[in-house]
Amino acid sequence: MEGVDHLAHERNKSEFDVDAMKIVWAGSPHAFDVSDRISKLVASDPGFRKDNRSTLSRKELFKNTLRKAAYAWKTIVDLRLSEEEAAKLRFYVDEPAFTDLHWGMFIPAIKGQGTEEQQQKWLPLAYKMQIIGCYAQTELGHGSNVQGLETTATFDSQTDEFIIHSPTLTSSKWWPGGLGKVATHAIAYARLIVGGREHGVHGFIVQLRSLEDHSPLLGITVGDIGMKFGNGAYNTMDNGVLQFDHVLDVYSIAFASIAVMLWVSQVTCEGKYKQSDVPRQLVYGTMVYVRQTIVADASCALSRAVCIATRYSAVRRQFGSQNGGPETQVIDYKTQQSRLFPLLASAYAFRFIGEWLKWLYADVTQRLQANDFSTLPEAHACTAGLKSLTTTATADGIEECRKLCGGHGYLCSSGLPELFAVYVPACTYEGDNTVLLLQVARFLMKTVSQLGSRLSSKKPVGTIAYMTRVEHLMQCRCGVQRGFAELSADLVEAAVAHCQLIVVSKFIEKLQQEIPGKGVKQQLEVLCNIYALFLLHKHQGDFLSTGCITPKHAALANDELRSLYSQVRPNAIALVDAFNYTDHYLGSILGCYDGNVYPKLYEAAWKDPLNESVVPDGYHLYIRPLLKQEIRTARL
Ligand SMILES: CCCCCCCC/C=C\C/C=C/C(=O)SCCNC(=O)CCNC(=O)[C@H](O)C(C)(C)COP(=O)(O)OP(=O)(O)OC[C@H]1O[C@@H](n2cnc3c(N)ncnc32)[C@H](O)[C@@H]1OP(=O)(O)O
Ligand SMILES: Cc1cc2nc3c(=O)[nH]c(=O)nc-3n(C[C@H](O)[C@H](O)[C@H](O)COP(=O)(O)OP(=O)(O)OC[C@H]3O[C@@H](n4cnc5c(N)ncnc54)[C@H](O)[C@@H]3O)c2cc1C
Repeated sequence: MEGVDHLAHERNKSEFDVDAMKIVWAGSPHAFDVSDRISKLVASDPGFRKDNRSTLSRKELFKNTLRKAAYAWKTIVDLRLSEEEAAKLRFYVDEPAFTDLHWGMFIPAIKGQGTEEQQQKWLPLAYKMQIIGCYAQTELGHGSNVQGLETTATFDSQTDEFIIHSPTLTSSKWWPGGLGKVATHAIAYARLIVGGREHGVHGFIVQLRSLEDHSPLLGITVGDIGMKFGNGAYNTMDNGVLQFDHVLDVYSIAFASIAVMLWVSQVTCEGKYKQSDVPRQLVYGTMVYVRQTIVADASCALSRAVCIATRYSAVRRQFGSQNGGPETQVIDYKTQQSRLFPLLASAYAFRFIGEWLKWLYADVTQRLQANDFSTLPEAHACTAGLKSLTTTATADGIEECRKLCGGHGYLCSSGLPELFAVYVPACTYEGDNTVLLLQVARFLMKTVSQLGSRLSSKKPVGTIAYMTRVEHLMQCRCGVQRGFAELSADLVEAAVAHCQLIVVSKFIEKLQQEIPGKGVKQQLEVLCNIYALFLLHKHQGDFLSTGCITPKHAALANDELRSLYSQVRPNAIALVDAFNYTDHYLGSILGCYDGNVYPKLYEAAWKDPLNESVVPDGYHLYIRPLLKQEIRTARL
């Protein structure tokens, strides 16, 4: 029945202040207020409906995305939303679109790497969306290997021009979001050539399309790369292909001292290349920025899937009826708990590691401005490793949540297939997860060689086992006289262990803070212990081989996990309510707040276009002749 809360009995079991936990999840009372207000604004506006995406063709889907993006921008302008509120609105509109790259990469790249004069010229235009930008780094032939990019930017001091060119098919830019049909400008990464000498990969602001009629400029060939994984999903995004045919990059010439897209290097009007004494890797700064945002995004995506699977697990009953009584809620099965509750704990763990990484990034950015590069290696290793760890765990976790919902999890109306299809490229974009773990492994090798065996003593006591595991895994590999390449698969495992150590230790540090609200800290302690003990159980071979735990410890840890699952059980619904997601944002009948699943599933089925007629289109052409033929055969 509509209006009845079918999960009220679950909510009444809660042993903590859910409203206080909502503040913890949001990060602060202010953040909660903005999220709550904007999510409800989006949910209540039919202009942002998204329940029809799976029935649209690619062109209809894309045009609808353009409509929504324009509608979102009009809403932002009409309501005079702040930058924070506008970002939240785009988040709750929940549709991959060119605006992600405009706001999420193009603007940050100019802010992070542009010179003062470039920022003064481009940021006002970008903030008003009078230009639309994309981040064009990856090429058909190279994505992971940035130093292998082939696009060239040749400075001709005779004519005072930069010529951007795609010398080969494989140098075609390929994948950049927003590039295919919308972006008017790109930050294009190219090999800088001055006076016949090459100076590595740098970023250039290049105009792609006319601001009058949107036609591609002379020398620019641009289009979409085609359908991607899933039906709706990321096909709302125009990931593009771009070729330069000796394009004059007029904008680099607009400035007295011709500045490539970086404050770390300059080409003067006399055609002299000036590399300042900063690490060349600062050219990768935008990727580092986005990787840290992706960690926070992982907690959002995983918490959405866990919210759906937890609410449905409380609604779904299967087997176990005693004397005609109700069947057992599947959330009460120990196997369901052992699959679901570690994911619930991971969602909270990733939330807090995302908060810490945001602090780390802000700190390293501040240091860079003072030419202090001391923490840059650790910031790179942390953003790379945690992006890899959290996106892999989240992609796997969303799929596990689909399976936790049985057959109905496979329906589009569950929200889980779309969530999975949109999320999984996060394991690839902003750096293939294995390639990024290799960077962490390289950092660990260097650290071990500099510090000896102890990687760091700066960890809370509760993580001694985790720290010993990393050191052991590194010693087993570093001690062996074989090259990095030969040991890379093993070193990647050590890199994962190192990142798990960071997540556990930051969760423990979070619990050492003042956390208001009845029972809130206690619930977080349970989730922290579940996260730590679940990983210890999953990787117990590593922990046993270090000798820092015995088989008896491993058995005790498993017993403790079961006890912890029992402690979470009465609070599970309240813990996912604390995410404060609207039904609109969740986009899931299985995860609807009131738990009134079956009537909604049944109603939704009849809305499918296939049910517009009781006799399907094609019956008379194909089925009837078949049936008639069978009947004739049957008479023989
Ligand atoms: C509104 C919010 C929305 C936000 C947007 C959401 C996401 C939108 C969805 C999709 C967008 C997707 C965009 C993209 O995918 S952009 C393209 C991403 N591409 C990559 O990530 C490429 C990955 N490859 C690399 O980063 C590099 O090629 C590399 C690091 C793998 C290798 O680089 P290379 O120059 O060859 O360096 P070395 O390995 O030789 O290392 C040299 C040295 O430099 C250090 N180092 C490497 N990278 C960095 C860095 N980023 N920062 C600092 N230091 C770095 C490395 O550690 C070595 O140090 P050393 O050992 O001391 O010498
Ligand atoms: C949805 C989506 C959106 C994207 N958006 C953008 C964008 O806006 N702008 C942009 O510039 N790019 C974008 N990209 C491209 C993305 O950044 C690259 O695909 C990503 O960096 C991976 O690079 P690759 O495709 O070359 O993978 P590859 O490196 O070719 O990976 C293939 C395999 O090789 C392995 N491998 C590669 N190198 C090594 C090594 N040294 N050691 C061991 N194994 C290795 C990888 O682990 C992987 O298993 C996007 C991609 C996707 C899927």
